[in-house]
Amino acid sequence: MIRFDQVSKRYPGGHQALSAVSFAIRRGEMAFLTGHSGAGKSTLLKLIMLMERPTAGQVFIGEQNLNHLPASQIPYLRRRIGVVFQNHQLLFDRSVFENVAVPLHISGYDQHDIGRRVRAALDKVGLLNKEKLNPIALSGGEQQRVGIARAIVNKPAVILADEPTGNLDPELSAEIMRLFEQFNQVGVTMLIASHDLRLIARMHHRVLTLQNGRVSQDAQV
Ligand SMILES: Nc1ncnc2c1ncn2[C@@H]1O[C@H](COP(=O)(O)OP(=O)(O)OP(=O)(O)O)[C@@H](O)[C@H]1O
Repeated sequence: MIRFDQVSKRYPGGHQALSAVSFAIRRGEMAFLTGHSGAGKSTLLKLIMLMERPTAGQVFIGEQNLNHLPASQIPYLRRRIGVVFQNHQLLFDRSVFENVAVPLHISGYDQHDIGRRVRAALDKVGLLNKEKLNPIALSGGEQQRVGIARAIVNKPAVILADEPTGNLDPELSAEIMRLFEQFNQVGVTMLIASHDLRLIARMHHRVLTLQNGRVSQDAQV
């Protein structure tokens, strides 16, 4: 589903963030990406989202070689990929409902479909009764679940998460991971960047470790 073939990324200014990275994640697999700060985790996720381009090598999503994807197709690719960030990037001048609806407005859904899909997503993360609130009125864990509802509202085939539990205590972090496992159990391919090694070890999934921009370990824990 996601395949890196000898991928390198050098940022303008000369920093080599990734060097000849190769791996493949099967459709429906759940994997973690870990490594020290600056190891290249965010860069790797940005290459999948086409927020960055590799300087060498090739990234595939399904059969699609992203090097050959025309710019006009990028919005369609992004619709197939849900992204969860550590700081969840919510809009604090809108309700929970409106925050989750943002990707659907962009995709051009009508009002009826938007209502149905937003409520289905909020139901999955256990926030159906909070749709009218402003996210500022929610706890950190609830805010993160709003971000997750927004990431799944388009029913993506792939979810990428970049330090999704970075600001949360261990109990809430475990809760978020259980949610990710539920999505994975219905077939969503999951790639989660985290440096919380204790949490990762408890999950018993595949772990890809980056060290200075290279895959130093690829193991099932
Ligand atoms: N836009 C950029 N321009 C120049 N250098 C960058 C850019 N983004 C990242 N880097 C550098 O590339 C390297 C990898 O960064 P990246 O953010 O991918 O690491 P990371 O593993 O996600 O780190 P962290 O856990 O601290 O977020 C770092 O040395 C970083 O300073």
